[in-house]
Amino acid sequence: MITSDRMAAVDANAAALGVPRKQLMESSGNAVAREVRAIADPGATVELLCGRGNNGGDGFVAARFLSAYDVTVRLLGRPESIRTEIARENWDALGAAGVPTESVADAADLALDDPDVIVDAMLGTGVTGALREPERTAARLANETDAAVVAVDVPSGIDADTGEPTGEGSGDEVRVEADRVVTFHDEKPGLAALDAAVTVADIGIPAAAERFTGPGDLLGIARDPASHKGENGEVLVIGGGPYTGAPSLSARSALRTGADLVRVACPETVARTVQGYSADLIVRGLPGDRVGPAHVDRALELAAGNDVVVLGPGLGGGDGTREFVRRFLSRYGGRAVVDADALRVVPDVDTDAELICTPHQGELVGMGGETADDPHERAALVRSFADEVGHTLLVKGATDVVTDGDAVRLNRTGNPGMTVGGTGDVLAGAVGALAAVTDPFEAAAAGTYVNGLAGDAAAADLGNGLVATDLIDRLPEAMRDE
Ligand SMILES: NC(=O)C1=CN([C@@H]2O[C@H](COP(=O)(O)OP(=O)(O)OC[C@H]3O[C@@H](n4cnc5c(N)ncnc54)[C@H](O)[C@@H]3O)[C@@H](O)[C@H]2O)[C@@H](O)CC1
Ligand SMILES: [K+]
Repeated sequence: MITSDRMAAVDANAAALGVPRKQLMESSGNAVAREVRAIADPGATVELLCGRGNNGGDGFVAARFLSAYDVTVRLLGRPESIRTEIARENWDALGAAGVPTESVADAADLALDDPDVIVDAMLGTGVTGALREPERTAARLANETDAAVVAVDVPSGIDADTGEPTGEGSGDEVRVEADRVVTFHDEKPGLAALDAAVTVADIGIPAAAERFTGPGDLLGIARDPASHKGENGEVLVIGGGPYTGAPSLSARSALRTGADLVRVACPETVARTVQGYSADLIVRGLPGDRVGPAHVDRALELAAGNDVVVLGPGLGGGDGTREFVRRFLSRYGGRAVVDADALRVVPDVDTDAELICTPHQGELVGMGGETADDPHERAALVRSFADEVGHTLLVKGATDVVTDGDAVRLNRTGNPGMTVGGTGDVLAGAVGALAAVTDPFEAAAAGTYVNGLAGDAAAADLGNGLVATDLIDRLPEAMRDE
Protein backbone atom coordinates (compact mmCIF):
# COMPACT_ATOMS: atom_id res chain seq x y z
CA MET A 1 0.00 0.00 0.00
CA ILE A 2 1.23 3.47 -0.79
CA THR A 3 -0.37 6.85 -0.07
CA SER A 4 -0.49 9.66 -2.63
CA ASP A 5 2.07 11.70 -0.70
CA ARG A 6 4.52 8.83 -0.51
CA MET A 7 3.93 8.04 -4.16
CA ALA A 8 4.89 11.61 -5.06
CA ALA A 9 8.04 11.25 -2.95
CA VAL A 10 9.00 7.94 -4.55
CA ASP A 11 8.38 9.40 -7.98
CA ALA A 12 10.82 12.25 -7.24
CA ASN A 13 13.35 9.76 -5.86
CA ALA A 14 13.04 7.70 -9.05
CA ALA A 15 13.79 10.78 -11.13
CA ALA A 16 16.89 11.42 -8.99
CA LEU A 17 17.95 7.83 -9.72
CA GLY A 18 17.76 8.50 -13.45
CA VAL A 19 14.23 7.28 -14.17
CA PRO A 20 12.28 10.43 -15.01
CA ARG A 21 8.52 10.75 -14.88
CA LYS A 22 8.07 10.69 -18.64
CA GLN A 23 9.56 7.23 -18.64
CA LEU A 24 7.14 6.17 -15.90
CA MET A 25 4.29 7.66 -17.93
CA GLU A 26 5.32 5.49 -20.89
CA SER A 27 5.12 2.37 -18.72
CA SER A 28 1.82 3.51 -17.22
CA GLY A 29 0.20 4.04 -20.61
CA ASN A 30 1.54 0.72 -21.79
CA ALA A 31 0.02 -1.03 -18.76
CA VAL A 32 -3.37 0.58 -19.42
CA ALA A 33 -3.28 -0.59 -23.03
CA ARG A 34 -2.44 -4.10 -21.83
CA GLU A 35 -5.58 -4.09 -19.70
CA VAL A 36 -7.68 -2.97 -22.67
CA ARG A 37 -6.24 -5.78 -24.78
CA ALA A 38 -7.16 -8.25 -22.05
CA ILE A 39 -10.84 -7.34 -22.22
CA ALA A 40 -11.46 -6.38 -25.86
CA ASP A 41 -10.44 -7.88 -29.18
CA PRO A 42 -8.55 -5.91 -31.81
CA GLY A 43 -10.87 -3.69 -33.80
CA ALA A 44 -13.05 -2.88 -30.78
CA THR A 45 -13.96 0.78 -30.25
CA VAL A 46 -12.05 2.45 -27.43
CA GLU A 47 -12.81 5.94 -26.19
CA LEU A 48 -10.03 7.52 -24.10
CA LEU A 49 -11.30 10.38 -21.93
CA CYS A 50 -8.22 12.37 -20.99
CA GLY A 51 -7.73 15.19 -18.50
CA ARG A 52 -5.13 17.95 -18.64
CA GLY A 53 -2.76 16.53 -16.05
CA ASN A 54 -0.49 13.49 -16.03
CA ASN A 55 -3.42 11.12 -15.66
CA GLY A 56 -4.49 12.36 -19.09
CA GLY A 57 -0.89 11.93 -20.24
CA ASP A 58 -1.09 8.23 -19.35
CA GLY A 59 -4.17 8.08 -21.59
CA PHE A 60 -2.33 9.70 -24.50
CA VAL A 61 0.43 7.11 -24.21
CA ALA A 62 -2.08 4.25 -23.97
CA ALA A 63 -3.62 5.34 -27.28
CA ARG A 64 -0.26 4.82 -28.99
CA PHE A 65 -0.15 1.25 -27.72
CA LEU A 66 -3.62 0.53 -29.09
CA SER A 67 -3.05 0.89 -32.82
CA ALA A 68 -4.95 -2.35 -33.45
CA TYR A 69 -8.12 -0.77 -32.02
CA ASP A 70 -10.58 1.84 -33.22
CA VAL A 71 -9.38 4.53 -30.86
CA THR A 72 -10.67 8.03 -30.12
CA VAL A 73 -8.68 10.28 -27.80
CA ARG A 74 -10.85 12.98 -26.28
CA LEU A 75 -9.05 15.73 -24.39
CA LEU A 76 -11.28 17.47 -21.85
CA GLY A 77 -10.15 21.04 -22.28
CA ARG A 78 -8.14 22.96 -24.81
CA PRO A 79 -4.73 21.66 -25.85
CA GLU A 80 -3.13 24.90 -24.52
CA SER A 81 -4.47 24.05 -21.08
CA ILE A 82 -2.54 20.79 -20.77
CA ARG A 83 -0.83 21.26 -17.44
CA THR A 84 2.43 19.39 -17.69
CA GLU A 85 5.20 19.31 -20.22
CA ILE A 86 5.34 15.53 -20.43
CA ALA A 87 1.58 15.23 -21.01
CA ARG A 88 1.81 17.90 -23.68
CA GLU A 89 4.67 16.08 -25.41
CA ASN A 90 2.61 12.92 -25.51
CA TRP A 91 -0.41 14.84 -26.83
CA ASP A 92 1.72 16.35 -29.59
CA ALA A 93 3.08 12.91 -30.42
CA LEU A 94 -0.47 11.70 -31.08
CA GLY A 95 -1.12 14.55 -33.51
CA ALA A 96 2.19 13.96 -35.28
CA ALA A 97 1.42 10.27 -35.64
CA GLY A 98 -2.08 10.89 -36.97
CA VAL A 99 -3.92 9.24 -34.07
CA PRO A 100 -7.47 10.67 -34.05
CA THR A 101 -7.80 13.26 -31.30
CA GLU A 102 -10.52 15.69 -30.34
CA SER A 103 -10.59 18.37 -27.67
CA VAL A 104 -13.80 19.29 -25.89
CA ALA A 105 -13.74 22.30 -23.62
CA ASP A 106 -17.49 22.69 -23.21
CA ALA A 107 -19.51 19.98 -21.47
CA ALA A 108 -22.46 20.74 -23.79
CA ASP A 109 -20.41 19.49 -26.73
CA LEU A 110 -19.74 16.12 -25.12
CA ALA A 111 -21.33 13.02 -26.54
CA LEU A 112 -20.06 9.47 -26.30
CA ASP A 113 -20.77 7.07 -29.16
CA ASP A 114 -21.39 3.66 -27.82
CA PRO A 115 -17.80 2.42 -27.43
CA ASP A 116 -16.84 -1.07 -26.28
CA VAL A 117 -14.32 0.32 -23.81
CA ILE A 118 -13.95 3.67 -22.08
CA VAL A 119 -10.57 4.55 -20.61
CA ASP A 120 -10.99 7.03 -17.76
CA ALA A 121 -7.79 9.06 -17.84
CA MET A 122 -9.41 12.26 -16.60
CA LEU A 123 -8.13 12.67 -13.08
CA GLY A 124 -5.78 10.73 -10.87
CA THR A 125 -4.06 11.66 -7.66
CA GLY A 126 -4.03 15.36 -8.61
CA VAL A 127 -7.78 15.76 -8.11
CA THR A 128 -9.07 18.33 -5.62
CA GLY A 129 -12.72 18.75 -4.65
CA ALA A 130 -15.80 17.65 -6.53
CA LEU A 131 -15.47 17.00 -10.26
CA ARG A 132 -15.81 20.17 -12.28
CA GLU A 133 -16.90 20.53 -15.88
CA PRO A 134 -16.37 19.10 -18.38
CA GLU A 135 -15.06 16.09 -16.38
CA ARG A 136 -18.28 15.97 -14.43
CA THR A 137 -20.50 15.50 -17.47
CA ALA A 138 -18.00 13.10 -19.00
CA ALA A 139 -18.09 10.95 -15.84
CA ARG A 140 -21.90 10.89 -15.90
CA LEU A 141 -21.97 9.91 -19.57
CA ALA A 142 -19.36 7.20 -19.03
CA ASN A 143 -21.39 5.76 -16.16
CA GLU A 144 -24.52 5.66 -18.36
CA THR A 145 -22.95 3.64 -21.18
CA ASP A 146 -22.70 -0.13 -21.38
CA ALA A 147 -18.99 0.15 -22.10
CA ALA A 148 -16.42 -1.54 -19.90
CA VAL A 149 -14.78 1.33 -17.99
CA VAL A 150 -11.06 1.04 -17.29
CA ALA A 151 -9.81 3.72 -14.90
CA VAL A 152 -6.24 4.93 -15.03
CA ASP A 153 -4.58 4.88 -11.58
CA VAL A 154 -7.80 5.73 -9.72
CA PRO A 155 -11.39 6.31 -10.92
CA SER A 156 -11.82 10.04 -11.57
CA GLY A 157 -13.44 11.73 -8.60
CA ILE A 158 -12.22 9.18 -6.05
CA ASP A 159 -9.64 10.01 -3.39
CA ALA A 160 -6.92 7.35 -3.73
CA ASP A 161 -6.12 7.52 -0.02
CA THR A 162 -9.65 7.14 1.35
CA GLY A 163 -11.75 5.66 -1.46
CA GLU A 164 -14.32 8.42 -0.84
CA PRO A 165 -15.66 10.70 -3.59
CA THR A 166 -13.53 13.84 -3.70
CA GLY A 167 -16.54 16.13 -3.38
CA GLU A 168 -17.80 14.26 -0.35
CA GLY A 169 -20.30 16.19 1.69
CA SER A 170 -20.99 18.70 -1.08
CA GLY A 171 -24.02 16.75 -2.24
CA ASP A 172 -22.28 16.83 -5.55
CA GLU A 173 -20.41 13.58 -5.59
CA VAL A 174 -20.11 12.48 -9.19
CA ARG A 175 -17.31 10.01 -9.85
CA VAL A 176 -16.48 7.44 -12.46
CA GLU A 177 -17.86 4.01 -11.65
CA ALA A 178 -15.08 1.90 -13.05
CA ASP A 179 -15.20 -1.82 -13.78
CA ARG A 180 -11.45 -2.02 -13.70
CA VAL A 181 -8.64 0.08 -12.32
CA VAL A 182 -5.04 -0.08 -13.48
CA THR A 183 -3.07 1.51 -10.67
CA PHE A 184 0.65 2.09 -10.67
CA HIS A 185 3.53 0.74 -8.61
CA ASP A 186 1.57 -0.37 -5.54
CA GLU A 187 -1.93 -0.69 -4.17
CA LYS A 188 -3.62 2.48 -2.96
CA PRO A 189 -5.48 2.47 0.36
CA GLY A 190 -8.69 3.84 -1.20
CA LEU A 191 -9.05 1.29 -3.99
CA ALA A 192 -9.69 -1.86 -1.97
CA ALA A 193 -13.23 -0.91 -1.03
CA LEU A 194 -14.31 -0.04 -4.58
CA ASP A 195 -16.46 -2.38 -6.61
CA ALA A 196 -13.82 -2.74 -9.32
CA ALA A 197 -11.11 -5.19 -10.33
CA VAL A 198 -7.79 -3.58 -9.45
CA THR A 199 -4.57 -4.39 -11.28
CA VAL A 200 -1.28 -3.09 -9.91
CA ALA A 201 1.11 -2.36 -12.76
CA ASP A 202 4.86 -2.30 -12.25
CA ILE A 203 5.96 0.85 -14.06
CA GLY A 204 9.67 0.43 -13.49
CA ILE A 205 10.13 2.57 -10.38
CA PRO A 206 13.41 1.23 -8.95
CA ALA A 207 13.02 -0.43 -5.55
CA ALA A 208 15.77 1.91 -4.34
CA ALA A 209 13.44 4.90 -4.85
CA GLU A 210 11.40 3.61 -1.95
CA ARG A 211 14.09 1.85 0.05
CA PHE A 212 16.50 4.79 0.19
CA THR A 213 15.96 8.41 1.08
CA GLY A 214 16.07 10.93 -1.75
CA PRO A 215 14.90 14.41 -2.65
CA GLY A 216 11.30 13.17 -2.55
CA ASP A 217 11.65 12.67 1.19
CA LEU A 218 11.80 16.44 1.57
CA LEU A 219 8.53 17.07 -0.27
CA GLY A 220 6.38 16.55 2.82
CA ILE A 221 8.18 19.39 4.57
CA ALA A 222 7.09 22.15 2.22
CA ARG A 223 6.12 25.17 4.24
CA ASP A 224 2.69 26.76 4.25
CA PRO A 225 3.32 30.23 2.79
CA ALA A 226 0.74 31.70 5.16
CA SER A 227 2.40 30.35 8.30
CA HIS A 228 3.33 32.52 11.28
CA LYS A 229 6.25 32.58 13.69
CA GLY A 230 6.21 29.42 15.76
CA GLU A 231 4.13 27.41 13.32
CA ASN A 232 7.21 25.93 11.71
CA GLY A 233 8.53 24.48 14.89
CA GLU A 234 9.68 25.30 18.39
CA VAL A 235 12.46 23.16 19.72
CA LEU A 236 14.04 22.85 23.16
CA VAL A 237 17.53 21.40 23.37
CA ILE A 238 18.42 19.96 26.78
CA GLY A 239 22.11 19.27 26.97
CA GLY A 240 25.53 20.45 27.98
CA GLY A 241 27.66 19.75 31.01
CA PRO A 242 31.02 18.14 30.34
CA TYR A 243 30.64 19.15 26.69
CA THR A 244 29.85 22.79 26.20
CA GLY A 245 29.67 22.98 22.41
CA ALA A 246 27.24 20.14 21.77
CA PRO A 247 23.92 21.81 22.71
CA SER A 248 24.76 24.86 20.68
CA LEU A 249 25.54 22.71 17.63
CA SER A 250 22.16 20.99 17.92
CA ALA A 251 20.36 24.25 18.48
CA ARG A 252 21.95 26.08 15.56
CA SER A 253 21.34 23.06 13.37
CA ALA A 254 17.65 23.11 14.28
CA LEU A 255 17.45 26.78 13.30
CA ARG A 256 19.19 26.16 9.98
CA THR A 257 16.85 23.24 9.28
CA GLY A 258 13.91 25.57 9.56
CA ALA A 259 12.72 25.69 13.18
CA ASP A 260 11.26 29.08 14.10
CA LEU A 261 12.31 29.19 17.73
CA VAL A 262 15.03 27.22 19.44
CA ARG A 263 15.63 27.27 23.16
CA VAL A 264 18.48 25.66 25.06
CA ALA A 265 18.30 24.43 28.64
CA CYS A 266 21.82 23.76 29.92
CA PRO A 267 23.89 24.09 33.08
CA GLU A 268 24.54 27.71 34.04
CA THR A 269 28.25 27.15 33.51
CA VAL A 270 27.55 26.26 29.88
CA ALA A 271 24.90 28.92 29.22
CA ARG A 272 27.34 31.74 28.51
CA THR A 273 29.22 29.61 25.97
CA VAL A 274 26.02 28.67 24.15
CA GLN A 275 24.82 32.25 24.05
CA GLY A 276 28.24 33.27 22.75
CA TYR A 277 27.79 31.03 19.71
CA SER A 278 24.60 32.61 18.52
CA ALA A 279 22.35 35.48 19.46
CA ASP A 280 19.48 33.63 17.74
CA LEU A 281 19.19 31.19 20.62
CA ILE A 282 17.12 31.57 23.76
CA VAL A 283 19.18 30.11 26.61
CA ARG A 284 17.93 29.02 30.04
CA GLY A 285 20.61 28.20 32.59
CA LEU A 286 20.02 25.39 35.07
CA PRO A 287 21.87 25.86 38.39
CA GLY A 288 25.22 24.06 38.58
CA ASP A 289 27.59 22.52 36.08
CA ARG A 290 25.75 19.28 35.30
CA VAL A 291 22.12 18.53 34.54
CA GLY A 292 20.70 16.39 37.34
CA PRO A 293 17.51 15.23 39.05
CA ALA A 294 17.02 18.64 40.69
CA HIS A 295 16.31 20.12 37.25
CA VAL A 296 13.46 17.85 36.18
CA ASP A 297 10.61 20.20 37.14
CA ARG A 298 12.21 23.17 35.45
CA ALA A 299 13.03 21.16 32.31
CA LEU A 300 9.44 19.91 32.04
CA GLU A 301 8.19 23.45 32.47
CA LEU A 302 10.47 24.66 29.66
CA ALA A 303 9.58 21.71 27.43
CA ALA A 304 5.86 22.38 27.69
CA GLY A 305 5.79 25.20 25.16
CA ASN A 306 7.77 23.36 22.48
CA ASP A 307 6.92 20.90 19.72
CA VAL A 308 10.03 18.81 20.23
CA VAL A 309 12.76 18.31 22.79
CA VAL A 310 16.28 17.30 21.76
CA LEU A 311 17.61 15.46 24.77
CA GLY A 312 21.21 14.49 25.27
CA PRO A 313 23.78 16.56 23.38
CA GLY A 314 26.77 17.06 25.68
CA LEU A 315 24.93 15.92 28.83
CA GLY A 316 27.61 13.35 29.63
CA GLY A 317 27.10 10.11 31.49
CA GLY A 318 27.06 9.73 35.24
CA ASP A 319 24.35 8.64 37.62
CA GLY A 320 22.83 12.07 38.23
CA THR A 321 22.42 12.83 34.57
CA ARG A 322 20.94 9.42 33.83
CA GLU A 323 18.52 9.87 36.70
CA PHE A 324 17.52 13.21 35.23
CA VAL A 325 16.82 11.62 31.85
CA ARG A 326 14.84 8.79 33.46
CA ARG A 327 12.66 11.10 35.53
CA PHE A 328 12.21 13.58 32.72
CA LEU A 329 11.07 10.96 30.22
CA SER A 330 8.79 9.24 32.70
CA ARG A 331 6.86 12.50 33.05
CA TYR A 332 7.18 13.93 29.54
CA GLY A 333 4.47 13.04 27.03
CA GLY A 334 5.60 14.98 23.96
CA ARG A 335 7.97 14.28 21.14
CA ALA A 336 11.73 14.03 21.67
CA VAL A 337 14.93 13.25 19.86
CA VAL A 338 17.21 11.32 22.20
CA ASP A 339 20.94 11.24 21.55
CA ALA A 340 24.28 10.43 23.11
CA ASP A 341 24.38 9.53 26.82
CA ALA A 342 20.62 9.84 27.19
CA LEU A 343 20.12 6.83 24.92
CA ARG A 344 20.99 4.12 27.41
CA VAL A 345 18.06 5.05 29.60
CA VAL A 346 15.42 4.62 26.88
CA PRO A 347 14.84 0.84 26.92
CA ASP A 348 14.18 0.84 30.68
CA VAL A 349 12.02 3.91 31.00
CA ASP A 350 8.25 3.89 31.09
CA THR A 351 7.27 6.94 29.05
CA ASP A 352 4.34 8.31 27.07
CA ALA A 353 6.73 10.35 24.96
CA GLU A 354 7.20 9.69 21.27
CA LEU A 355 10.93 9.21 20.86
CA ILE A 356 13.34 9.28 17.96
CA CYS A 357 16.59 7.69 19.15
CA THR A 358 19.72 8.48 17.18
CA PRO A 359 22.42 5.99 18.25
CA HIS A 360 25.53 5.05 16.33
CA GLN A 361 26.08 1.32 16.28
CA GLY A 362 28.05 1.28 19.54
CA GLU A 363 25.27 3.17 21.30
CA LEU A 364 22.69 0.84 19.78
CA VAL A 365 24.49 -2.11 21.37
CA GLY A 366 24.63 -0.12 24.63
CA MET A 367 20.84 0.13 24.46
CA GLY A 368 20.57 -3.64 24.09
CA GLY A 369 20.13 -3.74 20.33
CA GLU A 370 22.00 -5.84 17.80
CA THR A 371 23.83 -4.87 14.66
CA ALA A 372 25.36 -6.54 11.59
CA ASP A 373 27.79 -5.51 8.84
CA ASP A 374 25.38 -6.04 5.96
CA PRO A 375 23.05 -3.00 5.82
CA HIS A 376 19.97 -5.05 4.94
CA GLU A 377 20.60 -7.55 7.71
CA ARG A 378 21.26 -4.64 10.08
CA ALA A 379 18.00 -3.02 8.96
CA ALA A 380 16.05 -6.15 9.91
CA LEU A 381 17.69 -6.29 13.36
CA VAL A 382 17.12 -2.59 14.02
CA ARG A 383 13.52 -2.87 12.89
CA SER A 384 12.72 -5.57 15.39
CA PHE A 385 14.55 -3.66 18.15
CA ALA A 386 12.53 -0.52 17.33
CA ASP A 387 9.39 -2.60 17.56
CA GLU A 388 10.54 -3.90 20.95
CA VAL A 389 11.31 -0.46 22.42
CA GLY A 390 8.29 1.13 20.74
CA HIS A 391 10.16 4.15 19.36
CA THR A 392 11.66 5.34 16.09
CA LEU A 393 15.34 4.51 15.67
CA LEU A 394 17.85 6.24 13.45
CA VAL A 395 21.01 4.14 13.59
CA LYS A 396 23.96 6.02 12.16
CA GLY A 397 26.54 4.35 9.98
CA ALA A 398 27.92 4.38 6.45
CA THR A 399 24.34 3.44 5.57
CA ASP A 400 21.92 4.82 8.14
CA VAL A 401 18.92 2.75 9.12
CA VAL A 402 15.67 4.53 9.98
CA THR A 403 12.74 2.51 11.26
CA ASP A 404 9.66 2.85 13.41
CA GLY A 405 9.50 -0.88 13.94
CA ASP A 406 7.40 -1.28 10.83
CA ALA A 407 8.63 0.82 7.90
CA VAL A 408 12.36 0.89 7.15
CA ARG A 409 14.28 3.47 5.15
CA LEU A 410 17.99 3.55 4.44
CA ASN A 411 20.13 6.60 3.87
CA ARG A 412 23.42 6.71 2.05
CA THR A 413 24.25 10.41 1.98
CA GLY A 414 27.27 11.39 4.04
CA ASN A 415 30.97 10.56 3.96
CA PRO A 416 33.89 9.46 6.14
CA GLY A 417 34.85 13.09 6.80
CA MET A 418 31.79 13.26 9.03
CA THR A 419 33.35 11.05 11.69
CA VAL A 420 34.65 14.34 13.19
CA GLY A 421 33.13 15.27 16.59
CA GLY A 422 29.85 17.16 16.66
CA THR A 423 28.20 15.91 13.49
CA GLY A 424 25.88 13.75 15.60
CA ASP A 425 24.78 16.86 17.51
CA VAL A 426 24.04 18.56 14.20
CA LEU A 427 21.98 15.56 13.10
CA ALA A 428 19.99 15.51 16.34
CA GLY A 429 19.13 19.19 15.91
CA ALA A 430 18.09 18.75 12.29
CA VAL A 431 15.85 15.81 13.15
CA GLY A 432 14.40 17.81 16.04
CA ALA A 433 13.45 20.68 13.75
CA LEU A 434 11.84 18.31 11.25
CA ALA A 435 9.99 16.35 13.92
CA ALA A 436 8.19 19.60 14.74
CA VAL A 437 6.61 19.65 11.28
CA THR A 438 6.29 16.01 10.20
CA ASP A 439 5.96 12.60 11.83
CA PRO A 440 8.92 11.01 13.63
CA PHE A 441 9.79 8.43 11.00
CA GLU A 442 9.71 10.93 8.13
CA ALA A 443 11.62 13.47 10.25
CA ALA A 444 14.37 10.96 11.00
CA ALA A 445 14.65 9.92 7.35
CA ALA A 446 14.65 13.47 6.00
CA GLY A 447 16.96 14.66 8.78
CA THR A 448 19.68 12.14 8.14
CA TYR A 449 19.33 12.68 4.39
CA VAL A 450 19.89 16.45 4.60
CA ASN A 451 22.58 16.10 7.26
CA GLY A 452 24.47 13.76 4.93
CA LEU A 453 23.95 16.06 1.96
CA ALA A 454 25.28 18.99 3.98
CA GLY A 455 28.25 16.81 4.93
CA ASP A 456 28.84 15.88 1.30
CA ALA A 457 28.77 19.54 0.30
CA ALA A 458 31.23 20.34 3.10
CA ALA A 459 33.52 17.48 2.04
CA ALA A 460 33.45 18.71 -1.55
CA ASP A 461 34.89 22.02 -0.32
CA LEU A 462 37.00 20.90 2.61
CA GLY A 463 37.66 17.15 2.32
CA ASN A 464 38.37 15.45 5.61
CA GLY A 465 39.11 18.83 7.15
CA LEU A 466 35.39 19.52 7.55
CA VAL A 467 34.03 20.28 11.02
CA ALA A 468 30.51 20.12 12.41
CA THR A 469 29.77 23.82 11.96
CA ASP A 470 30.49 23.45 8.22
CA LEU A 471 27.47 21.15 8.05
CA ILE A 472 25.26 23.67 9.81
CA ASP A 473 26.14 26.33 7.25
CA ARG A 474 25.20 23.98 4.42
CA LEU A 475 21.90 22.68 5.81
CA PRO A 476 19.70 25.36 4.20
CA GLU A 477 21.01 24.49 0.74
CA ALA A 478 20.62 20.76 1.46
CA MET A 479 17.00 21.36 2.46
CA ARG A 480 16.37 22.74 -1.01
CA ASP A 481 17.60 19.58 -2.70
CA GLU A 482 15.63 18.83 -5.84
N1 LIG B 1 3.33 9.74 -9.40
C1 LIG B 1 3.84 8.99 -10.33
O1 LIG B 1 4.86 8.42 -10.09
C2 LIG B 1 3.19 8.78 -11.64
C3 LIG B 1 1.98 9.39 -11.94
N2 LIG B 1 1.37 9.18 -13.11
C4 LIG B 1 0.03 9.72 -13.33
O2 LIG B 1 -0.08 11.05 -12.91
C5 LIG B 1 -1.31 11.20 -12.19
C6 LIG B 1 -1.24 12.42 -11.36
O3 LIG B 1 -1.02 13.49 -12.25
P1 LIG B 1 -1.26 15.00 -11.87
O4 LIG B 1 -0.58 15.29 -10.61
O5 LIG B 1 -0.93 15.79 -13.07
O6 LIG B 1 -2.80 15.08 -11.54
P2 LIG B 1 -4.14 14.69 -12.33
O7 LIG B 1 -3.84 14.29 -13.71
O8 LIG B 1 -4.86 13.75 -11.46
O9 LIG B 1 -4.96 16.09 -12.30
C7 LIG B 1 -4.37 17.25 -12.77
C8 LIG B 1 -5.24 18.45 -12.98
O10 LIG B 1 -6.62 18.24 -12.98
C9 LIG B 1 -7.29 19.44 -12.60
N3 LIG B 1 -8.28 19.16 -11.56
C10 LIG B 1 -8.04 18.92 -10.25
N4 LIG B 1 -9.17 18.66 -9.59
C11 LIG B 1 -10.16 18.74 -10.50
C12 LIG B 1 -11.57 18.58 -10.40
N5 LIG B 1 -12.17 18.31 -9.25
N6 LIG B 1 -12.31 18.71 -11.53
C13 LIG B 1 -11.71 18.99 -12.71
N7 LIG B 1 -10.38 19.17 -12.85
C14 LIG B 1 -9.60 19.05 -11.75
C15 LIG B 1 -6.23 20.39 -12.13
O11 LIG B 1 -6.01 21.34 -13.14
C16 LIG B 1 -5.04 19.49 -11.93
O12 LIG B 1 -3.84 20.15 -12.15
C17 LIG B 1 -1.44 9.88 -11.49
O13 LIG B 1 -2.75 9.64 -11.04
C18 LIG B 1 -1.01 8.92 -12.58
O14 LIG B 1 -2.10 8.63 -13.43
C19 LIG B 1 1.94 8.36 -14.16
O15 LIG B 1 2.06 9.13 -15.32
C20 LIG B 1 3.29 7.80 -13.90
C21 LIG B 1 3.90 7.94 -12.60
K1 LIG C 1 -8.57 8.29 -13.72
